Order: sequence, then C-alpha cells, then structure tokens
Amino acid sequence: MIEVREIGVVVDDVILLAPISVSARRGEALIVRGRNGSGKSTLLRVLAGARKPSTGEARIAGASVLERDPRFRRRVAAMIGLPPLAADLTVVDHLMLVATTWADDRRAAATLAHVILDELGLTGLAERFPHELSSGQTQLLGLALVLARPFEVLILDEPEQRLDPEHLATVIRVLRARRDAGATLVVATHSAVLADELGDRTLHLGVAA
Ligand SMILES: Nc1ncnc2c1ncn2[C@@H]1O[C@H](COP(=O)(O)OP(=O)(O)OP(=O)(O)O)[C@@H](O)[C@H]1O
Repeated sequence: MIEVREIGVVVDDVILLAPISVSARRGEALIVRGRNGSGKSTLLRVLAGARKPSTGEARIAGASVLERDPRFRRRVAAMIGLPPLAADLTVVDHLMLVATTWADDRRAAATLAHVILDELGLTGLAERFPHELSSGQTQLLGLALVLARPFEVLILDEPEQRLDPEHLATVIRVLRARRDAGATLVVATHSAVLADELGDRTLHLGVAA
C-alpha cells in the first residue's frame, strides 16, 4: 500500500530527513521511532503530501503522495499536531462537521460521530466547547476527528501525547481495530507501549544531522 524509495528532505543545507526506504502493506501498522529531531514528523508530512521531498519518491496505492485528486485524498488521513478547533463549536459539532463532509448523508454521519465518541470515551464531553477540555481530552478530540473521515492509510504523529496510560490503552485498542479492518497505519511514537502493542514493523530513524 505504501512504498517509500530513498525519500530525503534537505532545507538550506540542513538535513531534516536522511534518505530512507520503507514499505507497508494493507492491514499493517508501521511504527516510526527515533530520537527528537531524527525526522519522524518530516517523514510523516511527506507521506501525507504536506511536504515535498528533496529526493526520492513516496507512493500510496501506486499513486504519488502529492496527488491532489479527491479520490486519492479520500484514502489518506493524517494527524500531525492538533487540528484547528472552532471556539464556538462543541465536541459533537466538530465530529459532525468532519463526518458530514465525507459521509453520504447526515444520518450516517451522526451514527459515525457517536460511535467514535463512544469508542474514545468522549460521549460525556459531547456538548463541551474546546476551551472546556483538558489537554488529554483535546488530544482525544483530535484523534476522533481524523477517525471521522474515510481513510485507507492513517498517519499519526505521536498520538500518545498528553494521554494517561488508561486513555493510551483505549487509543491503542481503537487503532488496532482500524488496522485489523484493513487500514495501513503509520505511527511515529516515543511510547514503547504503543510500539509494542500496535506495531507490525518498526522503522528506526537515526539523527539526520
Ligand atoms: N523548516 C525547517 N528548517 C530547518 N530545519 C528544520 C525545519 N523543520 C524541522 N527541522 C529540523 O529537522 C529535523 C527533523 O525534525 P522532525 O520534526 O522531523 O523530527 P522528529 O523526529 O519528529 O522530532 P520529535 O521527536 O522532537 O518530534 C530536526 O533537526 C529539526 O530541527
């Protein structure tokens, strides 16, 4: 599903990502590990089509990750940092905004939104505004939003951020279900627990510069 061939990123002679090659199949979770500054987020941005590599090529389902066609963009979802949130929309409003954008009808979107809120333990917070959430709850909302849209490839940068062990276990369970349903996951993480419990294969990045 994912083919990365000698992808490297250099900006003004600074190496953000030394050239690497890796692949991941359908229904497989690729864990990306490495020290701070080793290029994990940079690699994920390239895979998400958010940064053009200086060298090499990355393809998803045979197409360049830079492809802009909506049918392709439907396949690739990414959470790299927290998404922007609207101050006057509640948690469930945010979920509905994303879900109705992609779903065939409003009823299907509402069902999906509530299933995801339930999976992540956010149902009790559905009517809260963003400023009424803790940092961990905001992280869960970010994850809920990326799960509320379709994807075949899900790219996550340190999804464990801000989460206590119980909520991390919940997130691992939810991600494992997506992987087992056939999604390809690419997850950068500093969490050994997440890497051990979710990963099928691991890419270790060395410090680029
Ligand atoms: N726009 C930029 N210009 C120059 N250097 C950059 C730029 N963005 C990132 N870097 C550098 O690129 C390297 C890789 O950064 P990246 O964010 O990909 O690392 P990371 O492995 O995700 O780190 P962390 O574990 O801290 O999140 C770092 O050394 C960083 O300082």
